[in-house]
Amino acid sequence: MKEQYAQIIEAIGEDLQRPGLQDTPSRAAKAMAYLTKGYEQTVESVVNNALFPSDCSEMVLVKDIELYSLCEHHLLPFIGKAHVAYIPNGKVLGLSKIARIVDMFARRLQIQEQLTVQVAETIERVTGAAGVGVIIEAKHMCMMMRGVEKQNSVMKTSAMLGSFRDQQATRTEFLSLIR
Ligand SMILES: Nc1nc2c(ncn2[C@@H]2O[C@H](COP(=O)(O)OP(=O)(O)OP(=O)(O)O)[C@@H](O)[C@H]2O)c(=O)[nH]1
Ligand SMILES: [Zn+2]
Repeated sequence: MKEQYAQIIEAIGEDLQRPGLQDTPSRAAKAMAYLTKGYEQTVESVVNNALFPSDCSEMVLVKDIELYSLCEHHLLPFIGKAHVAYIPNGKVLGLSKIARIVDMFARRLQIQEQLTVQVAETIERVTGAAGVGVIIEAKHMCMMMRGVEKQNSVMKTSAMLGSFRDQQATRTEFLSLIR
């Protein structure tokens, strides 16, 4: 990627030899590799078997998980937070793993809708939960810095699986807890 970033900088019309830019291609390549490191992770490596037997059948919620992703259309950041809840069904997931699952999918080229569904389906698959709810709210730099240039719009997406889809009371509890 270093070579390609050098080409981009030249295409912009900049002087690659000026001191401030000399190391930029390798820095930018390193940064991009970091921002997309989710491609090198798998659900299994991230969860690391941190699943614990439990007879808890009440809602578990982790809210305000900050996320940084890149939109797949412009490669510009979208930044926001995820709220993730599930109803355990025999086992609970290590708390940090919920945030790690969000990060793994966020650190890829994404659209917000797909990110939301991927997190929900993964929590459901890994835990066998009776229900999962995920809400993501984010601001997209491609809508702020360029294009339509709207500074205050926030995109909210949700994915509701199992009892979160079927039971109004569960969904209402989730929504009131994140408010
Ligand atoms: N649904 C969805 N759209 C997104 C997301 N991130 C960026 N986009 C949109 O992707 C669309 C791409 O539209 P195009 O018309 O192909 O590209 P563009 O000419 O750069 O569009 P503008 O942003 O309207 O200038 C834009 O409407 C973006 O706002 C996302 O996470 N979800
Ligand atoms: Zn975009």
